[in-house]
Amino acid sequence: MVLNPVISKLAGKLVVLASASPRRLEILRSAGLRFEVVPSWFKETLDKGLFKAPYEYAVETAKQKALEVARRMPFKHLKTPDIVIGADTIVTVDGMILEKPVDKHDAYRMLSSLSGKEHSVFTGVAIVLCHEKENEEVDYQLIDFYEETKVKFADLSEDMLWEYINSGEPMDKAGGYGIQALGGMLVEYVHGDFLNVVGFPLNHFCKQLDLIYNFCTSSLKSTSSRSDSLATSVPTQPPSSSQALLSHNSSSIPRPSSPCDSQRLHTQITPTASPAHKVKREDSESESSQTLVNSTSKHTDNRKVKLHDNATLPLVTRRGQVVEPTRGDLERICELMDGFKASKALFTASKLCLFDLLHSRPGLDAAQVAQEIKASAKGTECLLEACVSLGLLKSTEKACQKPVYENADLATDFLRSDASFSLHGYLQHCNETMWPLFSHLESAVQEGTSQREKAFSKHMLQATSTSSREGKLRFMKAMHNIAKITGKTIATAFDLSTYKSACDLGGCTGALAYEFTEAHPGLSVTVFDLPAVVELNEFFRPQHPDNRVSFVAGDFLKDELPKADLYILARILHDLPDEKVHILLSKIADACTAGCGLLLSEIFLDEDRRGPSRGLLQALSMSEGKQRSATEYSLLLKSHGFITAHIRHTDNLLDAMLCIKA
Ligand SMILES: O=c1[nH]cc([C@@H]2O[C@H](COP(=O)(O)OP(=O)(O)OP(=O)(O)O)[C@@H](O)[C@H]2O)c(=O)[nH]1
Repeated sequence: MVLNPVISKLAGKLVVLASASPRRLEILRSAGLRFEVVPSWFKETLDKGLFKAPYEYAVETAKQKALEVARRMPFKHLKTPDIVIGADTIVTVDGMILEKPVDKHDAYRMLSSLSGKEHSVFTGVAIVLCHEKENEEVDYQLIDFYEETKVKFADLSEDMLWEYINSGEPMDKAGGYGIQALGGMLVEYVHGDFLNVVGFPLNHFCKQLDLIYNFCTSSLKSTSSRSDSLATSVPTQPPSSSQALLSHNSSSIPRPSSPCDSQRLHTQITPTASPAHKVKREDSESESSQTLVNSTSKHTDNRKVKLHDNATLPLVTRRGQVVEPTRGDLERICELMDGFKASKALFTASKLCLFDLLHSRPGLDAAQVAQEIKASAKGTECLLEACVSLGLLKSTEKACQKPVYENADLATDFLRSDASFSLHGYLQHCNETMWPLFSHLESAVQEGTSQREKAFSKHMLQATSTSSREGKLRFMKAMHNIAKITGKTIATAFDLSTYKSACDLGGCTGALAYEFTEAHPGLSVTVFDLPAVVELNEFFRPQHPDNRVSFVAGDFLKDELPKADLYILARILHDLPDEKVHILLSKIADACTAGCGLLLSEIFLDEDRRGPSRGLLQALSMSEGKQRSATEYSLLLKSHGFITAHIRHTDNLLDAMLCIKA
């Protein structure tokens, strides 16, 4: 069943949604459209000041998102889509453009600016039509438009605002609210297309498709058959007199476009050699397949068309009904099957310091990288290409030259060993310790015990064990990385102004303690950890250490705990067997007087234990401890006299809970 007959015009075409938004996927899927999802890597950083009107900004962003995917697919996915759809939703109020909030305070800023007022929601949409030419180049033709919906918010009290923000809903939504869910409660009225607010103006989109396929078909044909690669004329009449017809060179820097009507048609003819063909022809997997492809390149094309049509997928029986799995289903399965390869590629690149190298020397080609990391040319090339496909690196190919490589933002932010939020140490821990453990998962599950002894030879056991200096340092680096990334979120999760002294039990390098003193000017923090850990702390001392952080050596299961009015337990309990959990909590309870606090930070499992996967997968390492939900932690702490005051599910790697000694 399709909502609009025009959607059926796309049957048999490779339609790609260049968006990671689950709402857009759902809207288009519910309309009966068959498509693949390839999220865009375009960063939403256009200079808003350059646009005359806010919707121009949304349209340009949508355009760049779609074009990035249209250009990437022939190279990275080895197939050229027929149509790529990109969208961008923004909220405008009092002359400001609101996108997705970056944190809770940003969400507060946005929602309070919307309180009691009418605002506009604009979604810019870009449809890129790709035409493969016989000479293996690709022409792109662009149609874009926008839709405006007016929304009025009720007056929002501070309590309502914060309750809504703490629900976590605002974070991935333009303007900080989701009208389709809890955010609907904030809304007094909506004038215009509701789905436009949710992220995709379906009605306007269908009208555009209608225009494209019933109005412009002849122009599309003539465009795609043109041989001059930079033609700028548009061989069609505009769909309406209000439409501006523009030519646009795809290689130009994003720029404010001319007065933006609510729909526009561009001819954008940008030749790109399609490597999909080249790769198919050079495929040397077997002589016979090569011959087949070479000698019947026409068949290859037919096969491709068939592949785009879901009818070629195997049928499955679900609850007694024979159905076609979606391409998304298959992609998800492949992603899971290949997940281990992606992890190991990441660990290897990190271990070989590839991201450090390309940070200090961007623009190296594969041979130069191979020389620097002292690896084989073939292996390095494969690793570089795999990292590009995973979004960790970017490659640029200039005519007749070898591709050169640089870090993608993800690598710059998290994979360099000297990045502020580096995960380099944690990745080494995963590679050296978790990987061997998880390769014995079958026996771990069968026996229900840790597989350390099987996974590591005697020598390795020594090196990976925290009893060796090397193993200890690696583990400390891993914990340091996680503490740096999560520290600020945990330290600012609660109002701690009534506490003057805190003790971070098992606080390792002190990274978390420094975040606490930075966030709370009246607080001093003692880090309590094993003597061998405290001894190695010099490797992690910050450049300007805060003298409100001090280190005390001791064993929290045996020794007397330092006095404090707030105890911090971050990533400790999940790893301890029950008897040790009870010893530790009893010792903390004994050290506390009424009113003292206990701040616990862990991954909190969902109450129905269906997620998050990170917590549930972690449990498979079969350490002696266990993963718990917030309620389970609350009950555990209650049995030691602590009453839960606040729980925070954060967007970060760890959640937090503040309990008070009764
Ligand atoms: O009421 C609602 N308003 C908005 C949304 C969702 O908000 C985001 C808007 O962000 P953007 O357009 O930048 O799209 P992304 O999610 O980043 O995905 P892309 O990969 O396409 O950039 C969008 O997801 C809306 O659905 C909402 O849910 N309700």
